[in-house]
Amino acid sequence: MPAEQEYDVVVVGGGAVGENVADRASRTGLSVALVEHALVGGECSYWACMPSKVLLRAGAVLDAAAGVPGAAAAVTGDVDVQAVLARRDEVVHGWDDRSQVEWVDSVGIALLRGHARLTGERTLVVSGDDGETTVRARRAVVVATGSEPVVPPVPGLAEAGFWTSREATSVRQVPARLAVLGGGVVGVEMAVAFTDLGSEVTLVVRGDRLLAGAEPTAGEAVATELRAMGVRVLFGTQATAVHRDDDGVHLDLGDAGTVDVTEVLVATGRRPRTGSLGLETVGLEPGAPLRVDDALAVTGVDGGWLFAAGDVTGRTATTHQGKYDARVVGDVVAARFHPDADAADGPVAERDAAPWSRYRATADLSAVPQVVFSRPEVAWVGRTEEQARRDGLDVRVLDYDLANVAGATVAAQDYAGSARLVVDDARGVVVGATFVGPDAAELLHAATVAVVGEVPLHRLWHAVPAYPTVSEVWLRLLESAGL
Ligand SMILES: Cc1cc2nc3c(=O)[nH]c(=O)nc-3n(C[C@H](O)[C@H](O)[C@H](O)COP(=O)(O)OP(=O)(O)OC[C@H]3O[C@@H](n4cnc5c(N)ncnc54)[C@H](O)[C@@H]3O)c2cc1C
Ligand SMILES: NC(=O)c1ccc[n+]([C@@H]2O[C@H](COP(=O)([O-])OP(=O)(O)OC[C@H]3O[C@@H](n4cnc5c(N)ncnc54)[C@H](O)[C@@H]3O)[C@@H](O)[C@H]2O)c1
Repeated sequence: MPAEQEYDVVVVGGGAVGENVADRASRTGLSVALVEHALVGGECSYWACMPSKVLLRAGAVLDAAAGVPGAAAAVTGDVDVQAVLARRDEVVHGWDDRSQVEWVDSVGIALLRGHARLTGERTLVVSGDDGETTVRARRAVVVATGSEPVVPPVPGLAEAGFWTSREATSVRQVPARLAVLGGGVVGVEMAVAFTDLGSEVTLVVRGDRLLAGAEPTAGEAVATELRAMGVRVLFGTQATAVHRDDDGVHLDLGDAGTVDVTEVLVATGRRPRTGSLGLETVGLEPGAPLRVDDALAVTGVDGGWLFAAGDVTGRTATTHQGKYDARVVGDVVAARFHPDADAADGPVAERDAAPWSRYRATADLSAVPQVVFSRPEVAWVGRTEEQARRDGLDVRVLDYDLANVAGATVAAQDYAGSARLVVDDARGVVVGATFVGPDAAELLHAATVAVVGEVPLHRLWHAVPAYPTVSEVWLRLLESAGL
């Protein structure tokens, strides 16, 4: 690499979010560099979404078949572990990013391999195998460096050695016994996956429920199913000490006694990856999230040149929502800084300001969808009842047992699941929805459309769900609202 380079826009971090920012910004002809110090594609492609979902898929399919008379008898064995791991290897391309790099090259984005750190306004140093390069951004820098696991300071844990989600999703040797610390999304998904793969799993949960961001009933349904699968779920419990010897890892759980396992997975949350980014050179705090406004501009920095998107902001924590923010920031950067932008489309500043314009990530505020690929699957969007009330909304909750719709009868013999709508009574619109049950994820997008569109219930009444599908629950929910 030449010792100095200059681009219109420099994107730091080539995960799903950084790739989308770079793509969007470069489409209008701005020159864009993407800096990545590991694999282009980031966490989601190689150690998070994709491998974790592959590890979960075989067990989910077997479970679905087991619920259908006529198919159940054909399920004569357990998950084929080696075949699952081989499929995982295929999906992560053997942790080789060649195909993603080919795409970056094909759309004309310059890929700079190395670790980027800011050294001042619009200036970075990229340290790679070839040495250090100074990279200047004529217009904007967008940070999309993702997040890293938080490891609790449990005495002995560091010395004993532990897994994070990276070791779990890249597993080669399935442990006979696995302890999972944390009852959030990673903890729950990995408890299911490793049980399917043959581990004896103990889930250690500090609080009194699973999936604390979801409706409480969703966490309860998952806890019940996990226990039915054989997972030991311990609430109100924390590891107080850990040590490893020749027999494995031993966790002291205080009043809950001890647990002896082969490996321990730490799934106690993530924090924005901003520790070694040179943030202090632009007046920001290293290690803290990069706080942004709705146009994804970093607050606390003058000059309007620094943007951020994805996990690094603490504003989004999923790939889909991070990519949404990436599309917004890519469009904002292209609109603000493209030489022809003002002439072609009128004053950019005016276009920017409206909520729900393509230059504002308004959905982050009240319409974020989340799916947990556990058993049962849990999917929600917008506010839970508790969040809505905390926000001062006068809400009504509509609940329906999914087992009572005709589609559920067809789907499985003992179909179990639930649906909840949180309705803002003052406006007559849905502000939140939660579905729990087989393939709940596929019910979610209709709810997301209703929440984003603020579609009044009396109008939703005219959106007729097909018979016999599980989505007929929409009809039942609206009937229970008095329509
Ligand atoms: C186990 C697990 C499962 C998940 N499953 C799902 C799921 O099913 N669906 C979903 O939507 N979300 C899921 N998520 C969340 C999802 O993985 C993240 O939200 C997403 O990866 C965030 O993307 P990002 O681009 O912001 O960050 P990352 O994917 O972390 O990308 C950041 C990139 O920046 C690079 N980088 C960092 N610092 C520098 C630097 N200074 N210089 C150069 N490069 C740098 C990193 O190497 C990395 O490639 C899961 C997370 C985990 C942990
Ligand atoms: N399907 C998906 O979309 C998906 C899947 C996996 C992860 N993710 C994302 O990745 C992020 C990280 O997931 P996660 O499960 O690690 O975080 P999380 O925030 O969902 O859950 C962490 C859990 O650990 C607990 N905890 C925190 N500190 C603890 C301690 N010291 N001791 C014991 N328990 C402690 C918390 O109370 C919480 O229940 C999430 O934001 C999630 O949205 C998404």
